Amino acid sequence: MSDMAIQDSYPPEFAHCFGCGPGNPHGHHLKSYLLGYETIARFTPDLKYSGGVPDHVYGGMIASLMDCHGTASAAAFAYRKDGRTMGDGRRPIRFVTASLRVEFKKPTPLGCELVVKGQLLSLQGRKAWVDLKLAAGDQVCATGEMLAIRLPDPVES
Ligand SMILES: CCCCCCCCCCCC(=O)SCCNC(=O)CCNC(=O)[C@H](O)C(C)(C)COP(=O)(O)OP(=O)(O)OC[C@H]1O[C@@H](n2cnc3c(N)ncnc32)[C@H](O)[C@@H]1OP(=O)(O)O
Repeated sequence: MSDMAIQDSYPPEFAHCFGCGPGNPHGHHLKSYLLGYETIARFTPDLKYSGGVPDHVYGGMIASLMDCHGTASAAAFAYRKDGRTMGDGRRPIRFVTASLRVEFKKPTPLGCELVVKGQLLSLQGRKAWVDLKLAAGDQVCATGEMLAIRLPDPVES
């Protein structure tokens, strides 16, 4: 596993994301890592992120974790495809979420560590499809599929 979180390679101007930006003092600071051919992030939601049932995680939090982990995963997979290293000093590869489908399979318990994993389904041009799974222990509680779009490099003036 790379020691560097994917989000730690984001330059300061792209580090404001509430879910994962290292530069947002109020955010969740989700950190995703490339581990072989998949990505992984670990996160324990604060007890205030309760869903309708006190012991269950709010669905928006689950989608938020997938949102940030999915775009970070897309970037990591694109770096690998391009033969680049994250934080290599060149223009960063940036993806944003175009669509995210989440399926809530089981209630997600609050108060324990959640593990989010991502796998690349397809990378075609600017489009990356990422498969996502969120688990508590051995139980997969939610699955997701993201279409992430690579932002074009800014045009030099
Ligand atoms: C390292 C630093 C990181 C730093 C970055 C860190 C970011 C952390 C992000 C965390 C996650 C977020 O919250 S992201 C925030 C939430 N997401 C957003 O705000 C995105 C809002 N949407 C947009 O800005 C735009 O729609 C884009 C960028 C997604 C696409 O616009 P565009 O650049 O003009 O490109 P466009 O031609 O429309 O689309 C390109 C291709 O994708 C397809 N496409 C576009 N949207 C969709 C869609 N919803 N469903 C299906 N297909 C779609 C098009 O048909 C086209 O296919 P083809 O014709 O080529 O075949």
